[in-house]
Amino acid sequence: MIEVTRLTKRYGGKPAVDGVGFTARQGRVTGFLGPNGAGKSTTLRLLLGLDRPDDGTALIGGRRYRDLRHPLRTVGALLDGAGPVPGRRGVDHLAWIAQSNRIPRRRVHEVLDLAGLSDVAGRRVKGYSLGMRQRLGIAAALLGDPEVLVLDEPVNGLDPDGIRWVRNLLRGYAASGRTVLLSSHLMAETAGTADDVVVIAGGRVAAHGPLDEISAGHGSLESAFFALTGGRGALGGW
Ligand SMILES: Nc1ncnc2c1ncn2[C@@H]1O[C@H](COP(=O)(O)OP(=O)(O)OP(=O)(O)O)[C@@H](O)[C@H]1O
Repeated sequence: MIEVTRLTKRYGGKPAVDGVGFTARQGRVTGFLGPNGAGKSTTLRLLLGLDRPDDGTALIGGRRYRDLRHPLRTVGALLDGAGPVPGRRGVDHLAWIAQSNRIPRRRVHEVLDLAGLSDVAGRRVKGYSLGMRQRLGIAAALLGDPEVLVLDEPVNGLDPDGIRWVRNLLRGYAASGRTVLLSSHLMAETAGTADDVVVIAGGRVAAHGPLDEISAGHGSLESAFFALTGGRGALGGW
């Protein structure tokens, strides 16, 4: 479970997230939505210990990321911009992460297989397509067979087959009682994958609840999103 409480982070005195609170529950996929600059990546970075909050807490299984004993075994993450070394082979990228987290080598081959990358595992990452890189990032997130998955725009660059793979993977993950937090700009895709939705705008939570409750009265998640965010982006950017 993920519990975010009154989370606040300021950059140069300006809040990027301002008292954000929500829960992502076990056995459910939680979609994390918001316009550009709304504070999604900042929230995820704070959750994953890549930045320190000015106020509030972001807990994974009741602990802050930096207090986790085996972080990769507890939470697997795919974040924008955290790419592999281009000259490294796909299999070596995963093997290096596995080794540094005491994850058995056989798990590398399991996740390569899961991600449909077994045939290209020996190729250097610089020769990978965008979709193959994305699959490698998701494979890395799965390495520790974690209780919690946190994915920032996981279907970015994936073809329809890849998108369906991610959807089924996340649904299966949640069905096994684990927790998935999924940030996305794609409303239809989120509506087809998520059980619960958190909408953030201007650094604050605009709505949080089951997908059908959020969409109720709007016809679609997309219409609900526009009604809730009203074109708001970064704080002050109405
Ligand atoms: N390191 C930083 N230094 C200064 N400002 C930052 C920093 N990181 C984020 N911000 C600002 O905080 C606000 C929220 O940004 P954030 O990247 O969290 O939004 P986002 O919802 O992930 O947007 P997008 O959908 O475009 O990825 C923006 O105004 C952004 O400019």
